[in-house]
Amino acid sequence: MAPRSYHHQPSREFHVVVLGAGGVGKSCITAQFVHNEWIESYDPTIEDSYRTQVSVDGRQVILEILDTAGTEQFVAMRDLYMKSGQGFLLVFSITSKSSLQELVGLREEIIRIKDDVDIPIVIVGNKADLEDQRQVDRAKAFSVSQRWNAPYYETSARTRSNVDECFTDLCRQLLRRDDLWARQREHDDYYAKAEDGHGQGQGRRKKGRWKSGRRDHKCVIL
Ligand SMILES: Nc1nc2c(ncn2[C@@H]2O[C@H](COP(=O)(O)OP(=O)(O)OP(=O)(O)O)[C@@H](O)[C@H]2O)c(=O)[nH]1
Repeated sequence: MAPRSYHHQPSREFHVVVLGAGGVGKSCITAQFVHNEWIESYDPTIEDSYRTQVSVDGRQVILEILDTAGTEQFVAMRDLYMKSGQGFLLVFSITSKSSLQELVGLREEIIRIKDDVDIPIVIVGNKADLEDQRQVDRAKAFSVSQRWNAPYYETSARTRSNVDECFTDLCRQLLRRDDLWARQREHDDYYAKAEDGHGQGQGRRKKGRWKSGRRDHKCVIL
């Protein structure tokens, strides 16, 4: 007989949006993560979505990944992407200072649209295999990561380095947040029942919501 403590945890489903300037490697990172394939050619994206299942710390997670357009002509759709996203991969190329700069506006827009400063974000410095063309120091990227309280990964879609890690980190943030909300709901239900029932718990109800706490500052390189 299965032990009484055994609980089957259902899969969680999350919407993840990959954002960043044109040509930084958003499609290549996503294609490596979902299909294990490397794309050499550059074909600007309009919008591609992928669905994949991953296991994170023994929990099944279904990810709906939206690979967005970096080029100006398609940016009108960004508000819609941002509304639907629960977690964001903000990608720049280590070979382009301006691509890091572009993330500043994107992050501000996400926070404004989601009305949430703690929205799960991972900052990704891609093309780490092109070290000889590096324009963004690791220290600079890490200071941005600390300021935004979001982890930083240097990836190479070409070599597949750190590709799984940046998606896994985002999943962990999303799971942690989901767990906190579930506990908050249980907590609220418990006190609501106590108050409705026998008057128990009166005056004991806590007003504060669970805080997600600060994320670990993390900087992962090749
Ligand atoms: N050396 C190297 N090249 C890369 C890497 N990632 C992407 N590229 C190349 O950069 C070009 C652009 O990659 P995409 O993935 O299409 O870029 P994107 O960010 O999706 O571009 P948009 O669709 O215009 O937003 C392609 O020619 C890729 O082969 C990488 O990690 N290393």
